[in-house]
Amino acid sequence: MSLLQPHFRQCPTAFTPAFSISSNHSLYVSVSKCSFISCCSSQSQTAVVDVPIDSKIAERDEIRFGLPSKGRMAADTLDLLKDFQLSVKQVNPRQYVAQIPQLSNVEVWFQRPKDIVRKLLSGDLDLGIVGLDTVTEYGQGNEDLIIVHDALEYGDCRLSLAIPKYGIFENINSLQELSRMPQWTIEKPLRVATGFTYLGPKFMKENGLRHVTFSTADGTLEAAPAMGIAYAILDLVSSGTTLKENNLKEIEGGVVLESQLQAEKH
Ligand SMILES: Nc1ncnc2c1ncn2[C@@H]1O[C@H](COP(=O)(O)OP(=O)(O)OP(=O)(O)O)[C@@H](O)[C@H]1O
Ligand SMILES: O=P(O)(O)OC[C@H]1O[C@H](OP(=O)(O)OP(=O)(O)O)[C@H](O)[C@@H]1O
Repeated sequence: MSLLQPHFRQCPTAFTPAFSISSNHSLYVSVSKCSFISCCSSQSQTAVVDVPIDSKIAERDEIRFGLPSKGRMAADTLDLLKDFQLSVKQVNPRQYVAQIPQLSNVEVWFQRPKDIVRKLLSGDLDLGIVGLDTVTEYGQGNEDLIIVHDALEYGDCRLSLAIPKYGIFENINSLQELSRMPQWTIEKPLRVATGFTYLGPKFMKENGLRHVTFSTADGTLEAAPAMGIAYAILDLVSSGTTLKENNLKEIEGGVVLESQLQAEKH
């Protein structure tokens, strides 16, 4: 069985790239109307520019594929593509454009994960690989973003609500128990620190938590409860070590999204 079956076809209105990879991993990429993201796993208000993009795509012959330029996923993403005989040829690490010799009409652009999503939305990229957390936060439910498949088997993590193990939270172990605490009122809401300023409020609303406010930071969110900035945090958890070291715990019903979650839309 061939590991890789690249095929790119042109439709009258726009490029419709598709390729599929099969083996133990499976990555299937297809782009119809607009943009595609593939997720490995699972941040901040963002002005996502959502403009009609079919015309922009039609102006280009090449297919632009966005890959993480740095961070946790960067090296693993290149390794994954290598496993499928797709070697990404980058002249030097400070040049953000690269080629995949096996796919002559694909142009690779290295970008920060959140910028990959923004550029898919604006039509400046056609395909991308980012974490599900990033596409869900920055995609904000935009229907033109097509999420195709999990099974990339790396970047495992979950977006999860966590509270202190101590004090008023000592006996609180579920979202339901948290929501029923009499402490949360309009005057004194549950304060949550998160980088996920789209998903955070959405999740709380969907789960009936009414008196909640959010504060945001770029990192080290686990420090917020001990610093008195927030009661709870909503952040990515992988091994759980950072929560543990900061005396925090996850609670039942507090997972917003998980690695390997499948989302597909045609
Ligand atoms: N322990 C973890 N913490 C954060 N992200 C993780 C973790 N494990 C896996 N991931 C995945 O790796 C992706 C990239 O993480 P990384 O911190 O490199 O992202 P980033 O988008 O460059 O973040 P930032 O721009 O805030 O530095 C995340 O979006 C997530 O899907
Ligand atoms: O469950 P763990 O394996 O401990 O991983 C989770 C931690 O890793 C990430 O932080 P990162 O290392 O990116 O640092 P930051 O907090 O400064 O963003 C994430 O925001 C958590 O804090």
